[in-house]
Amino acid sequence: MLDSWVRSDTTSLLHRVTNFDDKDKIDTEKVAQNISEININDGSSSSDVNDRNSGNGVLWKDDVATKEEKVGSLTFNVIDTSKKGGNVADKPKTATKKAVPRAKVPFEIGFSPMDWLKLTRTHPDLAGLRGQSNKRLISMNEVKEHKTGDAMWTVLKGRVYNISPYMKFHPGGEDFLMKAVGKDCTSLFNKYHAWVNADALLEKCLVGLLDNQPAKQ
Ligand code: HEM
Repeated sequence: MLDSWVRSDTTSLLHRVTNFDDKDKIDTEKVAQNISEININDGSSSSDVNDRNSGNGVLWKDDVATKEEKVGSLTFNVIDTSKKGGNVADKPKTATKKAVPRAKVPFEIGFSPMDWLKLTRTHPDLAGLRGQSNKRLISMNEVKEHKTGDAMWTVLKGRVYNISPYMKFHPGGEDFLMKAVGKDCTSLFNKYHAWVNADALLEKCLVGLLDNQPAKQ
């Protein structure tokens, strides 16, 4: 009894497995047929292969060989980037801006930013105040009178500085800094390096504050 039950159950199980296999087989065929009809489209036009060589839609266009490959029923284009340079990372020719060469000049020995820092800490009177207050209001006319020797003044953001001691330390060179002498250099300063902290760099060169009041008659 038990033996016949086991046999009949095994037969039914086998039957189900066979049926499952058959069904599965049919599905596989269907799927394979469906896949063969799938066209992989990457968004380019129908002249896709030619377009790649003409550069449309790709970042790099020269020296790229495209080959159509088939795997089963799928077709796709293989881009061979190994022709020139070899490294894919070298390939893309994007419209990056060419870096503008910086106009920094080499420092003379003894005129590095470090040397400037030392000088500002040790020199007793870089501004040339000779005991005067550096909170004094200074007119633009007085600034214009200080253009030579060890008293070359400039106005930067409302403050009057003696930039004579800084001349040889200026990373942009003396010629550029000379353009600031005797005038308000704020816009020039911002044009070249708005990020520079002149307040700190020239702290010891402060002569006074620009008097914005119109001159008295
Ligand atoms: C008056 C106070 C000024 C101070 C304290 C000052 C300070 C500096 C500093 C610290 C740098 C180096 C910047 C960096 O490495 O990023 C620099 C570079 C330079 N400065 Fe000045 N500067 C002054 C005025 C000017 C003026 C008025 C001009 C132009 C007329 C100028 C033109 C330049 C140039 C062309 C460079 C090189 C730019 C570069 O690194 O690409 N500077 N300056």
